[in-house]
Amino acid sequence: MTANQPPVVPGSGDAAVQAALQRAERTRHRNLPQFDDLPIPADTANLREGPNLHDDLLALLPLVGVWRGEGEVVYPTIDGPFKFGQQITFAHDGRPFLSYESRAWLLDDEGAVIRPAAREVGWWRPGPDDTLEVLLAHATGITEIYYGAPRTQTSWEIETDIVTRTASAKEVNAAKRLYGLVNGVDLAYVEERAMMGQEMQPHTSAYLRRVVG
Ligand code: HEM
Repeated sequence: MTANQPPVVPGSGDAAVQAALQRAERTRHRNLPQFDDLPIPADTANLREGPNLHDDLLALLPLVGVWRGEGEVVYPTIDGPFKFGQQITFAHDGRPFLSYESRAWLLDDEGAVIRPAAREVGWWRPGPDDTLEVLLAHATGITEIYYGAPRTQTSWEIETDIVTRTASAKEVNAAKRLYGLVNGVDLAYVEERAMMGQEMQPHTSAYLRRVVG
């Protein structure tokens, strides 16, 4: 710490912000793996590199990056709660949408990896009047179209309009997600789902820290 930084009180919001600033020193030069021979702009998850962020994405700007952390999964039809690890990537190629990818893995009580879990990919598309369109495709045979909006400058809420599923997929009917920055720097979300004949209720939540950007 340099002389002109304020003292950090352990366990306080200040401490969290200071810790995040120190992490930022490690993440600010990192980006997604890049091909050096792609004839079009590559995806960047680091706002300091690659094409400029499209003006239409300003409301989503804080999300751009790669985030990694831990969460908890629950549902009345399954055992648990279980802990999981997760990495989420929000990237852009200069056009007015974000590419999105999430990978998750189940963890035991000691934090050791049990096995890979949910994967989803998609697109976050800002619409007119602060609306948000989100398309997700899940490896389990489910696709979803969400609509939503920013709730504040650092939180975003989306809810499914349509869920479709392949013949072999489990019954999933609807979902809602709330993403938000915590202490202005970390990314947390909660997700509720209506599936397997159940009412809308929590399935996953996680707290993620920036690892790129
Ligand atoms: C971080 C993301 C997620 C994690 C870690 C996760 C984890 C789990 C776990 C551990 C189970 C119990 C069965 C098993 O061991 O596989 C489960 C069940 C299930 N999850 Fe998730 N899940 C995630 C996201 C999702 C999403 C995005 C959907 C829907 C698109 C979904 C739909 C389901 C369904 C339908 C079941 C089956 C429930 C049942 O058989 O009664 N999950 N999930």
